[in-house]
Amino acid sequence: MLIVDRLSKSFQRDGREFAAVDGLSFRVDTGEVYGLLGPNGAGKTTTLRCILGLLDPTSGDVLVDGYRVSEKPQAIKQRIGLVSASAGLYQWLTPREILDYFADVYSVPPDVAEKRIEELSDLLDLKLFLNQRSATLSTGQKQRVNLARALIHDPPVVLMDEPTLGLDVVGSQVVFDYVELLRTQKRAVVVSTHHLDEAGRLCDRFGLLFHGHLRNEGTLDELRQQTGQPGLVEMFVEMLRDRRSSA
Ligand SMILES: Nc1ncnc2c1ncn2[C@@H]1O[C@H](COP(=O)(O)OP(=O)(O)OP(=O)(O)O)[C@@H](O)[C@H]1O
Repeated sequence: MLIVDRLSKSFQRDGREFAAVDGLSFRVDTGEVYGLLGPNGAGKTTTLRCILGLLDPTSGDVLVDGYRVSEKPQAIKQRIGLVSASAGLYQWLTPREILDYFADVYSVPPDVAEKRIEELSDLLDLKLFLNQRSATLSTGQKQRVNLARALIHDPPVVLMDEPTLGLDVVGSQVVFDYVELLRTQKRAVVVSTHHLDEAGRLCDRFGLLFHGHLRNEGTLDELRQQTGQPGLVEMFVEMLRDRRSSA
């Protein structure tokens, strides 16, 4: 389970401090897929970086399975898998070598790693190119290796940042099936994306992030009741209209 507890992160801008994330709280239970959605600059990436322990929060904390990022950042890293559109592969390594390498980084014992690579290769259809240099793989094949890599240490929490960026319909479907798998495996999943239709399909609950805090949170039905808008697109249009009128 993931808990983001009154998280704030400030940066300096034009000699003044401004809060990119401002008292943000949400929780994602096991087997739940949570959509962290918001317009450009809302604070999504900053939030994900704080969860991963790559940025120190100005205040607040992140808890994964009871471990606090402020106290046990390494324990948190061990318990989170990251799928990012921008994650590259080591071009000169094969998918098997990459998976072996990350298993080692996460201290997965070699025999367990071997078994997991077999399982993940079956699940994500990697077998045909497992021993081929990554430079020769298609975008969809690379993404499948990235999806496998995120699970090599069997993390209870998975963060997905624009997971279908640049993928075709077939590649995107692989990601959708993967999220379904994560749900049945009872992992807590956070999806951050600009593709609202995709988010609507994938996520059980949503947090609409605006100026670093949640403007609305809930299931799609709850959001409809809160905002009076029929869909996520309309909710976003309304948020952006407010941003323009407050600018
Ligand atoms: N290291 C930094 N130094 C200063 N400002 C930063 C830094 N990182 C992010 N920001 C600012 O914080 C705000 C939130 O940025 P963030 O990247 O978290 O938003 P986002 O919701 O991920 O946006 P996008 O959808 O465009 O990726 C923005 O105004 C951004 O310019």
